[in-house]
Amino acid sequence: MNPSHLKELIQGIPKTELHLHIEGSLEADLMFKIARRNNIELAYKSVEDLKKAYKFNNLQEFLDLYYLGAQVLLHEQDFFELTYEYLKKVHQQNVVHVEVFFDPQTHTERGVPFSMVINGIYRALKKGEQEYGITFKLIMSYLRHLSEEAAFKTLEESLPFKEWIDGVGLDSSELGNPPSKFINVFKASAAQGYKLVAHAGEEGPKEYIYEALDLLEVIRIDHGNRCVDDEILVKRLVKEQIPLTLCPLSNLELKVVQKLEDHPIAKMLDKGILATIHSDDPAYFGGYMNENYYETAKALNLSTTQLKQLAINGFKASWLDQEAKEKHIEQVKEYFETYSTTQLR
Ligand code: HPA
Ligand SMILES: [Zn+2]
Repeated sequence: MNPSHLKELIQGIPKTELHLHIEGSLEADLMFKIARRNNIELAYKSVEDLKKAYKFNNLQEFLDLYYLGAQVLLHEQDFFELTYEYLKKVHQQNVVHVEVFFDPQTHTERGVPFSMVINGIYRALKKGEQEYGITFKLIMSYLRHLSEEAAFKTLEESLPFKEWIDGVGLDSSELGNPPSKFINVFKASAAQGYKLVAHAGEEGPKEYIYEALDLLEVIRIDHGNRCVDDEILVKRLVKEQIPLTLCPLSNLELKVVQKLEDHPIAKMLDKGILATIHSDDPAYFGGYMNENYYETAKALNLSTTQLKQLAINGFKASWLDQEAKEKHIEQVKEYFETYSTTQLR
């Protein structure tokens, strides 16, 4: 398929984003705008200067810049704008449902109250739902480079906002911070009714995926690339239909894969894994949902059947209720049917 046809096809697919760190959607120009408003001096002179630093050899190099960027966020309005700008963008890409991560500790550690962070994010999500019809879930992520005790404190702080939070996740520096470090706080989070997910097998080994499943009892794995090292694990993921939320451009930028042609997602689909495509930190990795679909489709020469499967998997893997899932999946199928008949004309 030629590039403009492929782009048009991808644009029209109703999509869901399940792996998105809201702090990672902070575009450089918005970072500068908020920094100016908050009288914060950035270490970079201009947007261009900052963007030149967006070259990473690994996860940690990215995280250092990501945490630095997040320091401009001080007020409810900042979190509102960050989230609303993201929704505006993905609405243009025909994303109809989002499940958004936020990292409370990135802000509470700097003295920004939990309430301020979540009020801004939630208000924007509600506005996006009203204006664009984008439905949403909110996932609070614990920072794994910090202690389990610190995660417990965050869990406590979240409780007044329990109604707004659908799940908890685990992100930040993976190597040396295995899921086993957070067994107790994940148990306590589940007891509060939160759904559980964790980043595992991005840079860390396949053993971290086992730990996330067996010790934390997560229902979805974020990334999970390393499962391909273990046939038994692959079989289990297929049998239990545990979703993997993959982020190809993130993997490329953080050198999890050396080139997109090496990305395992096509093989995962072949094996029957419930693999999905997302953007992770789009402001830093050079692409939102459409760009992730497009670059992956191009590099791996994905068929329309595979693209359809990826879009369906996104809704299957989501936390929408059964009726909403079925409605969206039906729309994906109809879209591809219409597309193939127009192609035949
Ligand atoms: O890709 C990621 N991996 C781990 N932690 C993160 N926090 C934001 N993005 C990421
Ligand atoms: Zn992530």
